[in-house]
Amino acid sequence: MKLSLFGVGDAGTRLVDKLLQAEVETGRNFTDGNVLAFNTAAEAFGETDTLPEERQILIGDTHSAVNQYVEPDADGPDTDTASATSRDHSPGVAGDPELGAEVADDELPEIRRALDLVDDTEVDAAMVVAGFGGGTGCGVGSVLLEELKSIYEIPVYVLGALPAADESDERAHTAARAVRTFVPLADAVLPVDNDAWARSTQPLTEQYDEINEMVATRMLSLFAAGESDPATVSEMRIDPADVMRTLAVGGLSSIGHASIEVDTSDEGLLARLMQLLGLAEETPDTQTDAATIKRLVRSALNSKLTLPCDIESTDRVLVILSGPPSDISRKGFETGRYLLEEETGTVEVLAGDEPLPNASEITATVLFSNVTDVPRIDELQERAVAYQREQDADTAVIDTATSIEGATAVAADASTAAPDDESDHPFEFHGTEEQQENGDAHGGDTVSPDADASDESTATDTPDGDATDGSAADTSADSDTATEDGDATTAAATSSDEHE
Ligand SMILES: Nc1nc2c(ncn2[C@@H]2O[C@H](COP(=O)(O)OP(=O)(O)OP(=O)(O)O)[C@@H](O)[C@H]2O)c(=O)[nH]1
Repeated sequence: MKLSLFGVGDAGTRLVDKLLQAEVETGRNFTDGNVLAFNTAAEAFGETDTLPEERQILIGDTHSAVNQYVEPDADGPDTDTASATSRDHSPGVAGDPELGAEVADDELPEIRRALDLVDDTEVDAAMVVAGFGGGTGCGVGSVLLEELKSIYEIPVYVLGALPAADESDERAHTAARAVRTFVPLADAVLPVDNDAWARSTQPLTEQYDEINEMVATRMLSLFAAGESDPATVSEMRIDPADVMRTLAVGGLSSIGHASIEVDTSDEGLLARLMQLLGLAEETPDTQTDAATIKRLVRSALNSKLTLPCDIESTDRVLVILSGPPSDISRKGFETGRYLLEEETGTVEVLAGDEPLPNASEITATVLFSNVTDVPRIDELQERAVAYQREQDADTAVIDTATSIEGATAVAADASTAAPDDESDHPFEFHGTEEQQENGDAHGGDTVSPDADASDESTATDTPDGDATDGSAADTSADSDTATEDGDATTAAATSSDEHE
């Protein structure tokens, strides 16, 4: 399928650049150059290899609160005025998603002009790519996502990196809020768990390239699959509609991936050629072939997922087998599919192949859509809750010190904060009117109606509005308000309170 890509922030810029590189290296094209990257600091643009310069859009450079960090002069004192601010030497919005959203709001005309460079009539879907813990990724990303959703009829997905466990609580808090904001707005969210992919022996920043490459491989296997040479005949060829149908349930998705070498010896090639030409009957290897494909699909199931999760909690599954057509027998195909039905407990398993006649391996890529049992998201939310409590406590201490009725005033203000339904702040809790009426503010079916505690895993709010359920937006505002009312609209309003 054809996809337009919108990188946001440093992670988004690097990931989009890596995806473009992977297109060049593999000859598999799925963007047709429909890419853009937005950033509040120019640094990451300088690291790109493939992303064209005219597609790199710097925003916020005239905003007084945004640091455009200039490398200090080696011989003299640092005279960069921005670096004298309390916001450190960090460039751009320096981890502040409020500022990121503000900058994007202010620069919407510039963003819209840039969007004109992308031909949305030529693509099946759009994808925002960002680091969830980034001030730019989360803040600018949410405004951009909202904009794309309002102008496009095609699905808009989000792909993004979750911060690792050893990153700051602030990053975790921002990431939890990003999940909370992106899930109801996007048609599907595909997080990549940096923590699961990073080795503890090396700093995360030194592993970005490797992780991004892993992401690019999976993204291409999934989204570029239908774009291979149409001259190669395959009755099971993957259809873009299958990918979109799988993702249409919304929520969080995860990808598994595994490959095996195929027999490229002269004998093996000859046997395959004979089969292709119809000069050979089903070979005695056909059964082995089915068993091999089954093993391959099992390896993909057991592989490290982009977002580790319980695969039994998925709603829909898609498997794509890429490789030489003669090596992917129908029987093998069906065996793999049956295995997936068994292992995930869902009958919604779609399957297709990507014929690659010259490939030396067969690859199985499995997409698990709307997974709800995701320990990493639970963890992020717990950290976000703890961090928010700390922040709130600090604020209360300051207020008590500066005002006689300080603490009481804080509590009273917070508990009576009026929901602001009119605000269109991007951190608001959005959802379709229908979802709001149903008390389901999430895209797709990610909210369990029984509001069981285990539902926290999807970063979704529970309809009973329990403020202790760990959802990021609940932590960002007064819990009294959320508990009293508890519907999705109130959650939105309480979330936006924090940003005012
Ligand atoms: N996988 C991967 N993750 C990244 C990469 N760069 C950053 N991250 C992750 O994304 C998070 C956000 O970092 P940035 O992308 O630098 O932040 P930003 O969106 O540019 O926003 P600022 O906070 O303003 O710098 C980090 O905490 C990391 O977890 C990358 O190249 N690859």
